[in-house]
Amino acid sequence: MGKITYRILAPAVGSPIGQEGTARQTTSTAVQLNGSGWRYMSMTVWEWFEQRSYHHRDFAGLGEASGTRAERPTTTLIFPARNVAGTIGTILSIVEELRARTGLPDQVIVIDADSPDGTADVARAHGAEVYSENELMLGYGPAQGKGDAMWRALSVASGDIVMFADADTIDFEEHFVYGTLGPLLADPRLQFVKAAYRRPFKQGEEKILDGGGRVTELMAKPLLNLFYPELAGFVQPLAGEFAARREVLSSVPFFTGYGVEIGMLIDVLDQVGLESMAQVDLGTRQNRHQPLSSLTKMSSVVLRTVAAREDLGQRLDGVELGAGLDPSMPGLWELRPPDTYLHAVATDEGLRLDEQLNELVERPPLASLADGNALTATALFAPEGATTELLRGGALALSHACTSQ
Ligand SMILES: O=c1ccn([C@@H]2O[C@H](COP(=O)(O)OP(=O)(O)O[C@H]3O[C@H](CO)[C@@H](O)[C@H](O)[C@H]3O)[C@@H](O)[C@H]2O)c(=O)[nH]1
Ligand SMILES: O=C(O)[C@H](O)COP(=O)(O)O
Repeated sequence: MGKITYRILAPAVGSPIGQEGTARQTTSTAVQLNGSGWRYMSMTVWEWFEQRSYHHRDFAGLGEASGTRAERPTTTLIFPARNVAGTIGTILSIVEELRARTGLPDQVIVIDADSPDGTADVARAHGAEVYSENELMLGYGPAQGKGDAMWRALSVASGDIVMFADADTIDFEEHFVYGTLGPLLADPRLQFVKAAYRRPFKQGEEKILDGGGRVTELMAKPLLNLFYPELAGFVQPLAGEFAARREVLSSVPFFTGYGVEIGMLIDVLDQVGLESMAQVDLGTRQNRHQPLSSLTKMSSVVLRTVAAREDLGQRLDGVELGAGLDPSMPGLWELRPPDTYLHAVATDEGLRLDEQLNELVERPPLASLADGNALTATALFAPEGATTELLRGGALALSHACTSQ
């Protein structure tokens, strides 16, 4: 196991855009690859993490009733919903309270997967605009999962800014809404905002504080570290809670199922650049857990979504070989220095980005060490008390050492 180093940044306090970053000094300028080649990014992941991480408290003013509302872009909140009759009512009541008090969001849509548990009726009873996912964009046939439902719902969204949120959240609060919309309402230069939060794992009465987000931790984050290190600062890259300007959402493809979030993150990065993206700390979120047998499929979809991006091979080359085109240009490997793993986490003290040394060491086949080098190899397996002399010398010593285990 490699030595682990932690770099702890200040809790997210919502530094305004443009403020001079106090992140660590970097010697390189990060570069980003897109369809047309290399281009420079104006900030590193560390700088991004520090300058584009907000806290929902920064936007608490949006949740306060105000007689004279400032002129602002209109907003739509969309809930993809499949069998969420148990949670959608409470969530919509909370949203309605916020809306009655502040006018935010202007439009609330529930896009229902023809759920047999009566989700649509509950949503209608709570005043939402409800559509069946199968009645929109009819020319595309029956809807094919969450991403497809979101794409179809976008076609009836009227807001200048569109937010999506999962409808199975057990501890939904109104700051989920104004917190996620806040950065986009506050700064016209931002184009895309993703939620960040701690994720408890709850089974019956038992709760493991940061045990949730299994696909996120075991698939999405390692995958992004390798192929899209620019995105390694996102604490919850798969979060269903995110918002963007409608033009941005209309200019990227949507994967139909559970690939939608990671696909969008990559495509939005390509479209608007990291500097126009942000994340916001919403505290904690408890979702309804799926069994491992479903999550292994979700993981496979996440993997295939990333693999579907055209420049993946180039990116791997970029990671391994540095910039291919111009030797004087820094490569992607400088964004993700070899042998490090960038791990973004949410804590009670704020969001944190850790850099961990994660060496990949490969030993040669023992059989290839059958002569002079055998001393080193066999010493690893030396029986207690064995002398170096006993083990010295080629294949005989090697076989002795192996069987002595
Ligand atoms: O075919 C579907 C499946 C889900 N949902 C709804 O989508 C939301 C999230 O789905 P869920 O199955 O609870 O996802 P998670 O297991 O929590 O998966 C996480 O990771 C996924 C992959 O990135 C994201 O799509 C999710 O938003 C994110 O919460 C919920 O409101 C569901 O009701 C649909 O509308 N249609
Ligand atoms: O985002 C994820 O990783 C999946 O939704 C799984 O979450 P869970 O481990 O909390 O069920």
